[in-house]
Amino acid sequence: GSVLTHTGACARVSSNIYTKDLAHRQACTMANTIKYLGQEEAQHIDEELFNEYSFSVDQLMELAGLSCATAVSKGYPLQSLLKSPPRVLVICGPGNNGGDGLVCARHLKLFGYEPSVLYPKRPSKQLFQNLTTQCEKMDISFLTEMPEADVIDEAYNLVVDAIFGFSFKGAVREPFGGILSQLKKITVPIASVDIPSGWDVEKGSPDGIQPDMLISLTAPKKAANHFKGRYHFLGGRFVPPALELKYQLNLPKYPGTDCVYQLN
Ligand SMILES: NC(=O)C1=CN([C@@H]2O[C@H](COP(=O)(O)OP(=O)(O)OC[C@H]3O[C@@H](n4cnc5c(N)ncnc54)[C@H](OP(=O)(O)O)[C@@H]3O)[C@@H](O)[C@H]2O)[C@@H](O)CC1
Ligand SMILES: [K+]
Repeated sequence: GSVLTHTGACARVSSNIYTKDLAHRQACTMANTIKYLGQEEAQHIDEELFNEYSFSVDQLMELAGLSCATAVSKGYPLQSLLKSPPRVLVICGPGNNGGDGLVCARHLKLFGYEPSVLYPKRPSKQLFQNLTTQCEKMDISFLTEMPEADVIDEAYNLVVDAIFGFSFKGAVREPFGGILSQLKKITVPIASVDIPSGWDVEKGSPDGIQPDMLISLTAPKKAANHFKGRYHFLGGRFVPPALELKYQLNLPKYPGTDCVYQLN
């Protein structure tokens, strides 16, 4: 699929099993274009969800991580994987994007995948300790170091990139520089949570990793305009209508009870 640009950014709401051309044309009228968020706007919405709408981080992270695991299972169904056992490498960063990754790993395990987690920089907050314990108690293994690219290609079916989200800024600091350079060399697909890690949140990064799947949470960030992979999903079906209206997010209607929406 592709991303069309009208006066503003517009995700092509088509090539989805639920929509046809007519729906696409309707969705691409200005009234229905999904907003692509700048970095500050994404952070404002995040703060508002917690401070004004009284959600806890745990709640939204659970729904975000579940969305990611669901999108992975739609793009890379168990029966389609070339390597058995169905191993998936989940790489988690030091912020909430990494927390989404831990939740995603737990749900992937429940869905029948065999996730392993690399979590090199662990914050001391109770939330992240709890998410780590939950994974350990579900027999999800934690790697002690980043495997080389050829080892990843040999052992894993795909990599979930939960390293950095919308708060990423500046030059990448270690150990993540080394991790991202291995990810640039792998041939198995990368599924990026919210933003392809290392990309400028608004401008993207032509020399960065090139994920095959992007799961945009709440609403896509401007960097998603530069996404060239096969699958773009929207997840995080937790936005109250009043908040959606205030920020004019123009989110598509999620099908039925699904927690993800395929944008292209
Ligand atoms: N409301 C929502 O939409 C929801 C959002 N959610 C999720 O939260 C994500 C945003 O999380 P976030 O704000 O915690 O920050 P995130 O992007 O994970 O990374 C920050 C960390 O990275 C680090 N770091 C930064 N720059 C760096 C660099 N150059 N090089 C190296 N390190 C660098 C920085 O570390 P430090 O500055 O401490 O060294 C900090 O610890 C969002 O994308 C979505 O996935 C959901 O969970 C729930 C609902
Ligand atoms: K990411």
